[in-house]
Amino acid sequence: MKRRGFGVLWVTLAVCVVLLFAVHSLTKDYQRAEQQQFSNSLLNHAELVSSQVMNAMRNAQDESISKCTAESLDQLRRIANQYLYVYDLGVVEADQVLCTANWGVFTTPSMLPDTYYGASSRFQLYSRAEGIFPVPLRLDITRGGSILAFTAEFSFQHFINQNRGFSYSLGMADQAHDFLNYQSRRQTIGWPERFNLSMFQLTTQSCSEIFRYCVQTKNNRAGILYFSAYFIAVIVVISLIFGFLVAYTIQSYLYKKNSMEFRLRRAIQTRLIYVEYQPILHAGTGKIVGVESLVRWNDAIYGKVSPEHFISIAENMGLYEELTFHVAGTSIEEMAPVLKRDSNFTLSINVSSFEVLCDEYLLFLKNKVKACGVPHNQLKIEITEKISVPLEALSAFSHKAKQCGFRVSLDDFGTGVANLVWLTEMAFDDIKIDRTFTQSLNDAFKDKMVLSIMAMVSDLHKQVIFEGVETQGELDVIVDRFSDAYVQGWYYYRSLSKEALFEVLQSHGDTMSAA
Ligand SMILES: Nc1nc2c(ncn2[C@@H]2O[C@@H]3COP(=O)(O)O[C@H]4[C@@H](O)[C@H](n5cnc6c(=O)[nH]c(N)nc65)O[C@@H]4COP(=O)(O)O[C@H]3[C@H]2O)c(=O)[nH]1
Repeated sequence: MKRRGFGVLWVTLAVCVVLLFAVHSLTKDYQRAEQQQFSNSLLNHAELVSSQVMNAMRNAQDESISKCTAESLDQLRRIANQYLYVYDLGVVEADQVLCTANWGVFTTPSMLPDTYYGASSRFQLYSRAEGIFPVPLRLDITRGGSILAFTAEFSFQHFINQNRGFSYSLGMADQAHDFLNYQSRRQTIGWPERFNLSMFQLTTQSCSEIFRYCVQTKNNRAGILYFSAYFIAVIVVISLIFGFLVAYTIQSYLYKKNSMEFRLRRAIQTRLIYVEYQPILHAGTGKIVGVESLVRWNDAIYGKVSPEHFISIAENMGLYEELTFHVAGTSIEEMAPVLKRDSNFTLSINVSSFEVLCDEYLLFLKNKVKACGVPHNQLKIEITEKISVPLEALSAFSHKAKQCGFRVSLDDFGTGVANLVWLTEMAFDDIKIDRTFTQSLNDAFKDKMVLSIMAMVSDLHKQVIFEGVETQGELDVIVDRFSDAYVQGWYYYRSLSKEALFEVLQSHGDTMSAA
């Protein structure tokens, strides 16, 4: 039980981890797609803004504007007006901004910042320059020769307004400067980065093919960390519950699979049930005169299971019908060569209440012996005295069996309750004395019982078989007193496989050279 609980725990944890990992991976995939999509749209937008700035500047350069005349300012206004993301156009000379389309000529020209970046070989970029205009504006400025273009302040505002769950930046490809840097408020936990836990980090980068800048997105709460602590706890609990259910189902399946019932069903359906044969001998001569077929099941887990045990399981599970037809059919098929060779040789098969009450059983035996070319009278049906079927039905069955030409044995004689009535009501050919009597032939009381049974039986001119002979002493008593009787028991043979039986028969020189 302890091991089972341990197994459930491990499977639960394993399934839980797999589920959490699946949720993590799916969320991360979703986030990656989202970041990539965002990154592409920001880059496209940046290229649009840059194109407008470049075009505005080219237009101004085409007009050869280099002075702050009223006509030049008019031209600049017209050009700037065409481009949404161009706030203003101006004229620069010796790094001094002389005038712009929006603000006219500056009485006190302001200086461009010292630092700029090379957007291309012909353009320089000043990032978030301030103090150019008489109002507090910080704008990106692109310079091409004597023309300046001011990028509109709102150009990227709608991206910033989106409040994404990840941080991003729009910066120079050589990472010298970021023009736009957004830090998400959700990126507050730093330990995935500190401990370099790449599974919780997600970065993307898209670079422009036209301009020298890239968009980078960065997420330190990738995957499952994206969710709130409360939601993560819910996911963990659900995963644990699901894991437990899976573990419990697997455990139940394995338990069921390993149960004797389940394994017996499979053994019957896959014909893992087989038959062995125990020789029956003439006590006086030691000649093998027949065999009793005994069903066998050797299971990988349960080992050799007693037929009495698994037969009752098969009966309870409704599998007995399949079992008994298989055993009887196999026994007749396997013993057919011996039976055909020696007309005095008999094959005994055991029946229980099912066969007695089953209308098709005798018909099945008839067809089988016929198909195998075996004479009917070489097949013996052993009816145990322990059977719980009304005497009328038993009697009818025994008579019907005899009418079919089969022989009938009264098995385990002496162990039941109705021996004397049996002897009068049943049609039978021989009696098998149960091994409890055989093994107590030296017991004065049981000895007397056997003697009276023998007296009765010899008057009825029936044969007697002593079951369960285990010792020389038991055999000696039988041979001494009942030399015409037959014996069966471990003193001679236990049940044998078909092959082992054929070898024994061959060594006895009885039959079977062909088998
Ligand atoms: N102690 C001892 N035992 C000996 C000796 N010689 C034989 N036996 C055992 O006694 C039983 C004889 O079969 P049974 O009385 O018909 O009793 C059989 C029979 O009632 C039933 N059985 C076996 N095979 C079948 C079958 O195919 N169909 C049906 N319906 N019942 C079967 O299971 C019972 C037990 O079968 P097994 O365990 O094979 O046990 C067999 C056999 O192995 C001996 O010297 N000493």
